[in-house]
Amino acid sequence: MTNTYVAVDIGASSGRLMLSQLKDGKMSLKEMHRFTNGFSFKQGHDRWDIDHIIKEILLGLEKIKQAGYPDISLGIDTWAVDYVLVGKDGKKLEDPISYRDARTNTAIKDLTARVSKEKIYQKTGIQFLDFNTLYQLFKEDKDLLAKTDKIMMIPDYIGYVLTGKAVSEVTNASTTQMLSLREGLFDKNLLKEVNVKPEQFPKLVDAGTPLGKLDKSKFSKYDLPDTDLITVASHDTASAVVGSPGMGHHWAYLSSGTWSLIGTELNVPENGSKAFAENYTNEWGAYGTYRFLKNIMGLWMIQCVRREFNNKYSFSELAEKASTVKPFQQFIDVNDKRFENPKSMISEIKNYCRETGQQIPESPGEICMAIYSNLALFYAQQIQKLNDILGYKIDTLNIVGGGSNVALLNQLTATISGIDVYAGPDEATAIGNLTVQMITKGDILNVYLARRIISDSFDIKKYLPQEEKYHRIFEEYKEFMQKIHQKSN
Ligand SMILES: Nc1ncnc2c1ncn2[C@@H]1O[C@H](COP(=O)(O)OP(=O)(O)O)[C@@H](O)[C@H]1O
Ligand SMILES: C[C@H](O)[C@H](O)[C@@H](O)C(=O)COP(=O)(O)O
Ligand SMILES: [Mg+2]
Repeated sequence: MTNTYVAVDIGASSGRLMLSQLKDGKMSLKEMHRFTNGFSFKQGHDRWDIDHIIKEILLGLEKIKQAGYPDISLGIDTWAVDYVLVGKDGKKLEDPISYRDARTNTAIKDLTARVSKEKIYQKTGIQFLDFNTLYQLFKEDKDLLAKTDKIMMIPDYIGYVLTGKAVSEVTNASTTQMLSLREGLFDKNLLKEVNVKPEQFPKLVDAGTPLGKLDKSKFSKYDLPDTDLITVASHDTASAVVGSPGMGHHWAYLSSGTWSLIGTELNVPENGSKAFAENYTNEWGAYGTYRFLKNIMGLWMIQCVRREFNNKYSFSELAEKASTVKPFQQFIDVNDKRFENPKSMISEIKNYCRETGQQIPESPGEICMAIYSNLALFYAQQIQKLNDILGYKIDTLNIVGGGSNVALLNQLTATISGIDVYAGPDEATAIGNLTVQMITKGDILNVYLARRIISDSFDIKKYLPQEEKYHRIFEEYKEFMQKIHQKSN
């Protein structure tokens, strides 16, 4: 009997349940349910509606049962760093706060006044993002923390609600910036800095660990399949990396969704001085690997612009409009903090161009081309930084996630970076989630064979570098950014 696998992949903008079966060396993929995700301002903070997310998952599972799949394997992956505080009665104390909430705006400065950045990076190898769990807990309500029995990362919490079993899966636990590279445990001194006791985190488990059965008696109003949960690479980006086809010799990935995560897969962490200076991270990957990567603002910027046009245009219409505009008309540091959660992304982009004496984009096409152009420039610069830090040349970039659907961005990236770009699968995160389940159940031997199956099973397009003339523009961009950063330091 063919095993049926379901991935629950919840990104910052959307959640989806994807069903797969393995037949004749090919992975099928069927979207069974999709829902929008997002945060809203409640009780003084930007918060996720975790009960809505769980309800949508149950609705999706009911659709799967009614579609004739009575018995499935299930894995859950979501965005990183955020957590749910669970009380002694086993129930959440409040809705989880989003990483884009303002509470951590000064947290790195405040905490690193007590523990140096160098020490934290030497211990953890994790990039400094002000919303890492370490800083969220540092700013957490002390009374709430005192009432907390367990601190569960988002996917672990969802698995706990469905099965009653609580774990801390390591790929997502590493994004807390509290896991020590040496011992592979939550670092006691960093926990102390944020008033957390070691036992407040559930036990650490590797990706691929069976979790338990969905307790259907808790959800009797739903007609659910018999469901065996497996703890997959529960940080969605870790699943995206597993689901990357890995085209090329020294290949890099770009998980392109709400965020763009660019990097490569290492077997040993790289937390030396160059990596520290460039704020690269060593998030843990599946199967003992490390995700040596950097967070880039990503298509969040496009999502904000689309919302500000009252969702009048689809994402593909916005990309279409952008393609009618000349590229590289402005140089914008897409990773400037001002773009992290602005009231108006369009105003912030225009103000940036005004303040730096550049042509101001006006139309939807001009604004989106300014974003796409500068994402491509930022990606290309990061490829060069990866080459410098790692000491070898990245020869291929695998773009996966929703952003791999943007042919314009794929081509701009290939042209500016000067390396081959393979684009797809767009649902690599779900595919990586499914892959870990299939390896755990013995349907696939290992991730290397899985990547061969993935490249055989899904549409992957190739983009070649073109138009040498843009190389001068890339040099001008790097000079421009150097001047801007010198001015701000
Ligand atoms: N057909 C398309 N044309 C243009 N952009 C697209 C298309 N499909 C997806 N995208 C882009 O991909 C993004 C969503 O990527 P996805 O990986 O689903 O995000 P997440 O997992 O963060 O929710 C959208 O915000 C949009 O910018
Ligand atoms: C805050 C984290 O860096 C963020 O969650 C990122 O790692 C991530 O998970 C991106 O996933 P999306 O699918 O939301 O882009
Ligand atoms: Mg995603």
